[in-house]
Amino acid sequence: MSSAHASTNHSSALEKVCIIGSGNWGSAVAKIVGGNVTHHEGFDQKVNMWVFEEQFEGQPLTQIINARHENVKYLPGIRLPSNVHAEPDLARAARDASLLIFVLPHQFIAGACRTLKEHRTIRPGAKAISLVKGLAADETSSGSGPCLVSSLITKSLNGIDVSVLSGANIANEIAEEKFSETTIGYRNRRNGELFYQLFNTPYFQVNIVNDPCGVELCGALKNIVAIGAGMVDGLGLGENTKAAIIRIGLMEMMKFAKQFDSTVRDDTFFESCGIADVITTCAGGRNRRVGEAFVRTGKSFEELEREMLNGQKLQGTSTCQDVCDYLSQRNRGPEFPLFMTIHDICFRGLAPENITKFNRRQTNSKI
Ligand SMILES: NC(=O)C1=CN([C@@H]2O[C@H](COP(=O)(O)OP(=O)(O)OC[C@H]3O[C@@H](n4cnc5c(N)ncnc54)[C@H](O)[C@@H]3O)[C@@H](O)[C@H]2O)C=CC1
Ligand SMILES: O=C(CO)COP(=O)(O)O
Repeated sequence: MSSAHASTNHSSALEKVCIIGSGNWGSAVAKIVGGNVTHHEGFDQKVNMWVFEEQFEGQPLTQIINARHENVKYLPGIRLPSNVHAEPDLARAARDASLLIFVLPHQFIAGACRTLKEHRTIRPGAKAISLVKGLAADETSSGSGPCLVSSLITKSLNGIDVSVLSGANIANEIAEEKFSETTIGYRNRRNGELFYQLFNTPYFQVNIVNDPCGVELCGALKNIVAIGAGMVDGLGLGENTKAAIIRIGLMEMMKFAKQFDSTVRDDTFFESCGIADVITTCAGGRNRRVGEAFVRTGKSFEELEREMLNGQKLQGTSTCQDVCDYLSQRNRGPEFPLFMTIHDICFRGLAPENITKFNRRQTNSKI
């Protein structure tokens, strides 16, 4: 038995779900998953949700969630199913879990994996799915640079199989049961189908594809494009310019993804995780909003995140930094002029007006 998966008591044949994260998306997902475990056979009906504990109006957030069945800080106004239990101790939340849903800002994944590994409470043969849109730092290999969050989870938890879920999924809209689609990328088809059962609803339609790296990279990279779209809005350049940024951004996403992992497939970019997510995030996401405010106010991203997001986290700036460092180290920056321009506006003091002043032809090369 792998040490990471040693367990105290795992006699039940029922799949037991643990949601690792409870932010805006984590809470919306808790509503879906909490409902689906009661509609399908084979699942333990209690769903634990790990909450990074904090005080809200003088009370621990977990106590409020468990008493009111609402995440008053990160998803106010939405009732969570009463079978979702908020738990501040990660090792306890994951005790005997066979299905782990990772839905944390990417910077907190490594820490969560360390705790899970150290406490060894998950069930042998457990499976995971990552809903994280970002890249991780590759701490476990000899090389440096970004790696897929799913790879980090697999390496940290002794080879656990990790599927990914990503799509045009603004959390608040899904929590209000407005129709949307999403994409699950699987390595093991049976696991992909199991997660389909856990997530699919009439208002949240899942498509499963055998391109986990493509699905995951789409989710991470579109946040860079969304910051660029926000800059366009901040400059008041209009919809044609924004469409151009979306198109060029999608091309650079595709080129980067295929260079990063040669298994990535073109058709994945036509799934919800691809073009649809770029459109939705460039219209209504947090990265777009903060990108716009960056141009309008001249404040730093850290300041704007604190002022505008009430504890929610921006994923696009650090992903942009990681991706552009990776490209620069390999002398490939010139092939990605939009990504590099967004990077230089964010981190090098380049004037935002430069968002349209780059050599577009370079984007088209070597796709
Ligand atoms: N919000 C959305 O509409 C969507 C978000 N996503 C992705 O889902 C992932 C999670 O995002 P959200 O649920 O929106 O989170 P969020 O940005 O709303 O909230 C931040 C979360 O981080 C937690 N946190 C703060 N410090 C922490 C620490 N030191 N360790 C662990 N946790 C800590 C907070 O308690 C909070 O739950 C991200 O990768 C995001 O890109 C994906 C689809 C939609
Ligand atoms: O991923 C999202 C929608 O699919 C949300 O994007 P933001 O993190 O920019 O809000």
